[in-house]
Amino acid sequence: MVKVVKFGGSSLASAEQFTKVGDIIRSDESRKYVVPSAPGKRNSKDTKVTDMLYACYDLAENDQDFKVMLRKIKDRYDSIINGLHLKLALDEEFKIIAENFKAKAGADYAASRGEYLNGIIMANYLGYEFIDSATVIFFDENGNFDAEKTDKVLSKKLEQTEKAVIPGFYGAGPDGKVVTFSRGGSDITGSIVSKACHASMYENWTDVSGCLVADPRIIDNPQPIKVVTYRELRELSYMGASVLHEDAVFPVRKAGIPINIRNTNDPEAPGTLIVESTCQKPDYTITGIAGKKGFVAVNIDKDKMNSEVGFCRKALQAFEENGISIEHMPSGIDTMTVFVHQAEFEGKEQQVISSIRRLAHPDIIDLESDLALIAVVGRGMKSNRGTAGRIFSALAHANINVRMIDQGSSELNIIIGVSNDDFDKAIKAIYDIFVVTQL
Ligand SMILES: Nc1ncnc2c1ncn2[C@@H]1O[C@H](COP(=O)(O)OP(=O)(O)O)[C@@H](O)[C@H]1O
Ligand SMILES: N[C@@H](CC(=O)OP(=O)(O)O)C(=O)O
Repeated sequence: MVKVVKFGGSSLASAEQFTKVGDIIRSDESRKYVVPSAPGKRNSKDTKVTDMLYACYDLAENDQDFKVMLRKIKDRYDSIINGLHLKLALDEEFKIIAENFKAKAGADYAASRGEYLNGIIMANYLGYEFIDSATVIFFDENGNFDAEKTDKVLSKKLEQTEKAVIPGFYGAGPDGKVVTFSRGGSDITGSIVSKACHASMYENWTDVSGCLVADPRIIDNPQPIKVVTYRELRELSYMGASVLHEDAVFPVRKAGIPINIRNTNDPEAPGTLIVESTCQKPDYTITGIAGKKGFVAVNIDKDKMNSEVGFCRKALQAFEENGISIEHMPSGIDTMTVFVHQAEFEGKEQQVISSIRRLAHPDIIDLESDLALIAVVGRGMKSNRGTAGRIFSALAHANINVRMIDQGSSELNIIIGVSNDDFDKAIKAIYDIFVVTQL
């Protein structure tokens, strides 16, 4: 049996945290492949090493002195090495990094050094082999992850390596240059490694006891979700439950490998198990709540819209032509609404409106900004009558004006639009009714 264990930045922020991680790995022989992130925050005011590296490289790129900043980064690693009493020096590595910064090796290269160096420390601490991810994880010429090539090379390498540390977050392009995933991407590396070695489990260790019913920054001490399906989690992580990168599900899902989210600071807690399907009923009618702020609703009205063949296509073409991605699209009889990201839309709103007018000839176009979308997700919702009713009465009691409702045809989720200002209050009201009072 082989388990892949990924540890997030908060689990590796200091020597003390490394010690907890070492204990976890050594307590189970099957934890053979370890994917570390870069050191994260030691406290709420601290800075992640990845952010320090981006800032440091920014100085280098603008021909400013970056040595002081790089020294600070080295200090963070040295304090881990010294705290663990390792016989390891990173002076040579930092010399190479400084030279590459001077040669403007790129922001991806710079950011990747966070996990690269942490991987070297971790391998030394555990006595595992170190595998540089640039030699086993590949991106194509467009910067997209190359699953086929990676799986071939990585599987072969892991077959020959009994125990290894493979740093998260990066790989290499066809020219050998380092490429990173998007932020939080070490979760993806863990998933890729799990697939390549046919792991029996992908353990993702973080600083919370699993995927929680709601964001702990909004709800005090939310309940952990015991079992969640890949589909439910995909909805939750897409809508902002940031415990797992939204792209981390695909590689393991294809291979049928379950994910277990665990807490490094509470290793006995079972955490959350993420599976393809389960007959286990969720503890509550809903599995989870997640949401994001910053949307604009573009309301498009036209009399007899429904009988005009091709109207929606023409209206949507206006967004496509302007490179705007669409988030949701609830519709009525003579009206359709398109939800888009405010930050993406703001600079282009007048172009989009004139494109809609030119292509679809609507009667009225009207914009509503500063909206938030909240997803209430749960496989148990379709077998429970009155779920939507309970959500809306909870929101009405909390004096929240619901601006949009969109229930997916799978009945796996209900999306609700509220104003940005009501976002936290709405999540609290929904959490209360389903989890706290269970009315
Ligand atoms: N529904 C949720 N369940 C658990 N954590 C969540 C949820 N929504 C947001 N989070 C946040 O995700 C954080 C864990 O993700 P992340 O910071 O990427 O961890 P790591 O550094 O371990 O990869 C938690 O500390 C928590 O603040
Ligand atoms: N260190 C990278 C990648 C990552 O996955 O980190 P974490 O596991 O701490 O979210 C980042 O900060 O984006």
